[in-house]
This record gives sequence, structure tokens and C-alpha cells, in this order.
Amino acid sequence: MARGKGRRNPKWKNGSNKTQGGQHVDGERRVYKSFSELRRDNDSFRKYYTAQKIVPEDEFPQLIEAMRTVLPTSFRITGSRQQGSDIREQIEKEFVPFIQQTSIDGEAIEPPHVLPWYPNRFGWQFTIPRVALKKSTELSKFHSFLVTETEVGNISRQEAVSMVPPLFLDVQPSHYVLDMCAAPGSKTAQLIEALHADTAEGECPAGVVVANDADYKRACMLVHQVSRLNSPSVVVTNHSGERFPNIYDGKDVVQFDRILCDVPCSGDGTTRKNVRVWEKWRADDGHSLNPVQTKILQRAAYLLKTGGRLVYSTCSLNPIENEAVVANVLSHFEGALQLVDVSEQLPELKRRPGLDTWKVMTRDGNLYDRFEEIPAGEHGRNRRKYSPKLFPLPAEEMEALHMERCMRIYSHLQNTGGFFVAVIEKVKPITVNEKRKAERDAEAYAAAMAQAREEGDAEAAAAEAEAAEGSAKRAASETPSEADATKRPKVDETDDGTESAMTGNDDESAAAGVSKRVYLPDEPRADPALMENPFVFLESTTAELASIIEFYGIRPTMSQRGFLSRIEKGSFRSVYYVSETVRKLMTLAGPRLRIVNTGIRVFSRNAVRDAHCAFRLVCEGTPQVLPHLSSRFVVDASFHDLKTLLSEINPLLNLLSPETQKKIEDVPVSSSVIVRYDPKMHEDDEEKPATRLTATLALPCWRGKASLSVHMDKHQLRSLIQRVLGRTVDRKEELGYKMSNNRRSNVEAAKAAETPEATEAAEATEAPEATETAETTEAETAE
Ligand SMILES: C[S@@+](CC[C@H](N)C(=O)[O-])C[C@H]1O[C@@H](n2cnc3c(N)ncnc32)[C@H](O)[C@@H]1O
Repeated sequence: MARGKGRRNPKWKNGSNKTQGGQHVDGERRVYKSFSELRRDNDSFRKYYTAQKIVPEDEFPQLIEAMRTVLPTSFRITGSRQQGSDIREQIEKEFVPFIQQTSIDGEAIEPPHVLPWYPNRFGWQFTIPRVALKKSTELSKFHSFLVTETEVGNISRQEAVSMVPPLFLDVQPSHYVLDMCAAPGSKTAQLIEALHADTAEGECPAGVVVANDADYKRACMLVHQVSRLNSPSVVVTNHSGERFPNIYDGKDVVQFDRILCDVPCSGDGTTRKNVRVWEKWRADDGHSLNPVQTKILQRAAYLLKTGGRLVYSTCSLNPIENEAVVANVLSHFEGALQLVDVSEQLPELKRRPGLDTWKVMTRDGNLYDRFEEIPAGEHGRNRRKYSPKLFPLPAEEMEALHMERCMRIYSHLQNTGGFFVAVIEKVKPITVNEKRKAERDAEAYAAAMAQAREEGDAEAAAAEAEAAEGSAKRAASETPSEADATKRPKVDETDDGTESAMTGNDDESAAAGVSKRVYLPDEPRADPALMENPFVFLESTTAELASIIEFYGIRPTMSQRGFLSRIEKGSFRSVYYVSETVRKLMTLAGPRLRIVNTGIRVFSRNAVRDAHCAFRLVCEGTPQVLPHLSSRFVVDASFHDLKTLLSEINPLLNLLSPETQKKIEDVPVSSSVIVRYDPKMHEDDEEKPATRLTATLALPCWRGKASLSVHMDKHQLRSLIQRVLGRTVDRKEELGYKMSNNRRSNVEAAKAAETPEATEAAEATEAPEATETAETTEAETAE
């Protein structure tokens, strides 16, 4: 690999040189179509958006051109964590300067850069293609860093524009927050971070985030995303947004301070990532999504506290999914809701104002300004397929709503995807009668549109069948080879054709892939096979919980009302922990709320027969429990000890420093213990971590008879090894938790130490713990 500056490789121009194509099975033959062959254009799309005047006429070519290029990769550092600034420093001081001087085959590489509008330099973007990341050892170190830190939740891959809506929601730690359409959860993660902004580890914010999605399987994806953030203040639920249940506190319905409605949409702002949007785009998609988007926003408006704030967003440019929905709901509740002027917030974010006029495109491709202009057709059949609700309100009403306060973000403005964001405040209550009327109207509108669509689809199907019959006749008169040649090769529906430089947690593509799927309230959604036992709060008198509290000396500073579990046949495997606010909400809601998951897993049953306590501390629960744990189970260690624990598998106690050994000997055999390393206390030490650390590290460990082993999942461990020891761990090494290896390395170490007692102890090896550590580590990862 050559170093030094040079030209940029033209084949990386769009951040990708991917040649892999889509495929489909055509009879016995597989037909591949490369993504570069896919047409990144659509005449109907051009016609529609030119007519909408979403940008000035002379700017439209720039917009289209930007929408045809591949999207840069962007990510966010988890700001609420102590490690956030360490991670940022590592990027700024290690990776950026290094990449600046790196070139491959004489071609310069553009280093990652900060998203100027994202607070605290925690938002980043880069265009280095994956192939380049893997080609050089140095760049692959950056790649490995991104993947590992994403897996442990220190970094989240997220499309830049998708980071915008939560920033305008302005979540405070005391807020009750509802994320109505949350999966796969990139924005939920931001909401949780904001909730924890000023909460010390081990404490619970007064507020709560309820993350909801109508799709049960997608709600499970949400659980994975949320669990990376270890928050006791989150509940994941599974309801249609428009039917999110009332939770009663006495006679009052519990309302939320903040609501995010990131509704299902056509996703036509995501063409840079989902190339097939070009091919599939139809103006009709917006028409059929408008009713459900309206219902979700109406429900959110009702569930919002007076004085509260709501954000409505889509990754679509279509005014029918955006301004039409907002204007209708605002006008319906007559002054209860107002658009907020946020032009002074995030000034670096380039945006354009919302529209107050637009046109509706009918199936025949004609565009109309007013409903009445649509030719009625026989018995009004033609006009019935559309609704006045798809059109702008009268000009003076639109003006009064200040639609210019909505934000439109376009691809060419700052090299992102497209997005729509409206920030809404509730300035007076909505009465139950107003709510009911709105619901009835929305229901009738949705039903009428659905019926018209069915009629329209039936007509279209008949026309298609007629056309197919004609072409079958034509094909019969052609030779087989000619008929084959007229077939258009299809492409795989499942691959979005994009390339991610950060594998692992590609949440955004997952979101985009099904964002158009709309779940209606009466659709059976839950897969019973996946349903788990409901959560039950554990009384502190429950024998097993009492034994955990007593053994680990959990102080009363950790409320004992927060422990809960999923009980099966009178027994439970794991203990979870939630905040008092979550407990209150769950108690008030009872079975009304379909809870998919909640809480942090703090203790898990261990498999060691002679252990004093049947439960061990779980890695993800460590930050929550640590401040409340008896000091007997917390050992402050030196860098030498940290290094030993991270480089050896089940190191013998005599490999640790004498002071640490002494403290560990006080800890009962076969139990969890936390080893803590505070970099501030070791600033003058000669030996230091490979990267500069400021945040304290806490390693949950297992104290065996003669050894101490780190008890973390493999991703956490890999992240620590990279940051502390400065080396990338390969898969074989990380999976080296094999009994034989453990025993061999311990015996060798003991022999090297030349102490007969140690050799004897090593040969007797801590078999149960070692096996348990390895197995549960893998199990934790799987869970
Ligand atoms: C655009 S995606 C949300 C992306 C998500 N906010 C994020 O940032 O990761 C829309 C989501 O709405 C869900 N959905 C579809 N219909 C819904 C409905 N009626 N109520 C609630 N959620 C719905 C889909 O399952 C999908 O996960």
C-alpha cells in the first residue's frame, strides 16, 4: 500500500464500486442485473415533482442528479455515554489524520467529516467505499472500529437526515415520550439518549420512552436497538399507532410531553439508498398512504399534553404524504395545534419551507389543482378514487396555518437523503367529542379511499388481463427467441442495492425496506410463536430476589420496586430492572398495553452448582447496578490488571498485581465481581491504554477458585481490547473460550510462575465457571 496524497479514484465517485446485481429466477435461468444497470430515473416522477415546484425550476436538475448518486455513510456517537467523548477523540485524533495521509494505489482517501448541524460533533459522514476500507490494513482498522463500536452501542449507523426529527423534538429527562412508529429504532435511540442526558449511571430519569410499532417482528428489531443503550426507562409496545390505547390515571388519560410520528411512507426521498424506488414510483402510493398517516397524526395529537410538542416526519418528498396530512389535521382540530417556527434552531441545517399549494396526479397522469377539476367519469366513478383531502385547503386557510414552517430537506442541499419534518405544538386541549368526530371522519375517509382503490385495482387488473391476452396472442405468433428478447429482466425485490461501509447494524436499510408497509388495526399481527410470558414485578420478599439483594449487598439507593421478570412455571431465568415511572405506566395500563419488552437485564441464573448465590451479574446491567453494589464486589485495578484481564482467558489470580489479588480474595468464590479502572487515577502511570480514555471502565468478572475471568459478551470485549490494547481481535481469537485452551494457558502461566500451588490449582482448573463464562457469554450475545 502506498502512502501520501494523490488523485481520488474515479470509480469511488459515488462512494461505491459495487458490481453485484439483483437476481431473479427466470424458469431455470438466473438473470442478474447489476445495480449500475438499473435506471435511476422515472419520467412520471420528474413530471410530478416538476409540477409541484418543490424547488425552483433551474435547481430541479441538481436535485435529480443528487438523488441518483449513492448516499454517503453516516453515523452518530452515543452522546449520553461517558465513553462518547473518548470515541469522538479517537476518530478526530487517530482516524481522521491517519486517513488524510492514506492513499490506495496512488488514490487519496477522503477522511470522515463532522455533520456541521449535529450537536457536539457527534454526527459524522464519510464516502470511503467498503472495498477501500477492506483493502488496506490501516483502513480496515477503522472499519473494524466502526463495526465493533456499533455492536456495543457506542456508535449508531443512521442516515444523516434521519437524525433530524428527534433533534427538533427537544426531549428533556422528565418527559413522557411516545415514538408511534419506531422500528427499527434509530430515532428511538436518539430519544433515549436525550432522556438520559443528565442522568448519572445507576440513576433513572423521571421520564420514559414508549417505543411502539405496529409490526411485531419489527418491534423485536427495536428491542435489539434499544437494548444496546441499557436504559431502565423504555417500554417497547406493539399497537397500530392510530389505535394506541388510552392509559387511564384515575379518570384522566395519560398524555405525553413529546410524540414522534415518523410514519410509514412511500420513501421517495431515499432513492440514493433504495435504487428501486425509481422503478416502482407511482403518484398513487402517496394517495393510499395519506389516510393512515392522517389517522396516526390525529391519534398523536389527542395523546399529546397541552403545551407538548409533536414531530411529524417522512422520508418522502410528496406533499400528499406531508403538507396535506399536516394541514388537514391542524385544520380539523381548529386552533388546538400550531406549527412551530424552528428556523432559528440548527441554523447550519440547510432546508426549504413547506408548500402551501400542490397538485394531485390521477392514474392517467393528469395533474389537478382542485378536486372539482377531476372529470367525474361515469356515475362519478372516476372522481370517487380521489378525495378533497388530498388537495390544499383554500389559500387563506393555508396561509393561516403557516405551512412555510414545515421543513423540506433535499439531497442536493448538503449531500443527504430527502426528508420532511413538521414541528407541532398543542396550544389548547382537544375534547373527547372533537377527538371522536375526527376519528369518525378519518375512518370514513379511509374506508371510502380503500373501496375506491379496490374498484380502481379491479379496473386496472381487468385492463392488465386484457393487455396480457393481447401480448400472449402476439407472442404465439413470434419465434420463441423473439418472445424471450421482449421480456424485461426483473430484479431481486429484497436487496435494496446499496452498499454499507458499516455492516452489523444496518438499521436504516431495514427501515427503508418496508417503510411502505402499513398495518391496519384489525390485521392479525402478532406471531403467537414469538410471544413471550408477560412481565411480572418481583416483590422484594420473593426468596430469590431477597437472596440476590442480600448476597450482593444491593443498597436501598436502588429501588427494589423496579425488579421484574418473565415467569414460566413458577420460575425465572433473568431479572430485569425498570424505573419507577415505567412501573407506574405498566401498572396503570395493565393488559391494555401489549408490551414486547422492557427493562435492563441485570441478573441471570448461573449454572454453577455450589455458588453462594444462584444469580450472576449481567454485563448490560452492570452500569445500573454498580453504584448500588456492596464495595466488597467492586475492585479498583491498575492498568497491569486491566491488560491481564483483556489479554488472558481466565487468568490466574497470581498474574494480577498483589493489591488486586488481595481484594479479590475477599470476594466469595463463584460469584460476580466488578473490576474498575479509572484512567484519572492512573494518569502518571508509565503504561497506558492504546487510546486516551477519560471514562471509567467497569468490567463484570467471574471470580473462580484460582482465576478471574472477564464476563462480557464478545462485542463488548472486542471493543475494549481495541481501545485499551490497540489491537483488532480476530474471530478465532474471540471465540477462543475453550476449556482446553483455558486450562493449557493457565497451566503454562503457572509453570512459568514456578509456584507448585498455582500449578496444582491451575490443573484443577475452574471448570464450571470457565464453561459457564463461555456459554453464557455466547448465550447473552444470542439473546
Ligand atoms: C419509516 S418507518 C419508522 C422508522 C423509525 N422511526 C426509525 O427511525 O428507525 C415506519 C414504521 O411504521 C410502522 N408502521 C406501519 N404502519 C403502522 C401503523 N399503522 N401504526 C404504527 N406503526 C406502523 C412500520 O412497521 C415501520 O416500522
